[in-house]
Amino acid sequence: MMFELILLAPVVQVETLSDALDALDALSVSVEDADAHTPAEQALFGEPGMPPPKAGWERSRIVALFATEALARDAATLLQAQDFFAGCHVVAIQAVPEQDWVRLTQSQFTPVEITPEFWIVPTWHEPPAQARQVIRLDPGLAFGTGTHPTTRMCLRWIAARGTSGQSLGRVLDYGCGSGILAIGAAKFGAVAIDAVDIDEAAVESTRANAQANHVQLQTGLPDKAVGRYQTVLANILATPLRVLAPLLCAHVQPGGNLVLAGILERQADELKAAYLPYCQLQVQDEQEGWILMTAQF
Ligand SMILES: C[S@@+](CC[C@H](N)C(=O)[O-])C[C@H]1O[C@@H](n2cnc3c(N)ncnc32)[C@H](O)[C@@H]1O
Repeated sequence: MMFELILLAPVVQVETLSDALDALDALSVSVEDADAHTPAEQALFGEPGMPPPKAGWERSRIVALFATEALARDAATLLQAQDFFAGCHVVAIQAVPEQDWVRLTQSQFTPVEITPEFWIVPTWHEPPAQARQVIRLDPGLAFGTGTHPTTRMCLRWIAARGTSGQSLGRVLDYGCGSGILAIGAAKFGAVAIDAVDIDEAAVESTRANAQANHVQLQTGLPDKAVGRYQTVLANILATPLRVLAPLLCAHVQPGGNLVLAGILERQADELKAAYLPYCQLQVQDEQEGWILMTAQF
């Protein structure tokens, strides 16, 4: 049985308290917004390229995990005697029931249905009986486990194209993350696939996932994208997609398709306008407030 010490602290004290808890043998320290799920909740992240709305929460809840109750109590007593603890409070010291953490984490990632025949399946699960196409993928550092609606819509587009007898041809996956779209394209008959990302970790992850799925991809940084492609897929976000408009459109061959995701419903018009010099984007799909936009060249 482990014990957690729960503290409330103003944002200016969080770093000092976290360092002190580390020094007092806390096994882990996590910090969350004490006002989460209330009207006072604050977002900490902005869109990429935009500054975050705030550097920290007004009131933070700090949870430190200790191996024994005595260690948790000693840490609380020591902290309460420090000057920097002014304005902070000990909320509770409580037992944490034993968990099988690996099993708990794994149970949160179950197979994801893209279509009744096409599934994303973690390696610790058997594929569902009706699955005809399967991507094996475990959660990792790079974005793209199939659980996000933007990824699912792109995969659904790929599957629809692949099963309708229309060739995906040469494919570019721009902003490949885990490589899930590129791997999906390979499963649905794409002939030559380039998967690129500005993040080296994503490139590495794509390489490993392609190997695990026995598919051939060329992967690398964005300068690996060369020439024109029948299919260009980019699931990024509206702001970078606007900036990338000329570059992405220059990679689509005549008669080819551009498929964009990472766009919110209310951003449809600004994306249409940004791409108008090159093509006519249409809303092709919608899931949970996100849209998929496509254009034929
Ligand atoms: C939302 S993830 C999508 C991952 C995957 N393609 C999917 O559909 O799940 C966006 C990826 O785009 C990459 N990215 C962001 N800006 C980029 C840019 N300007 N050029 C290339 N890649 C970019 C990020 O590093 C990230 O891996």
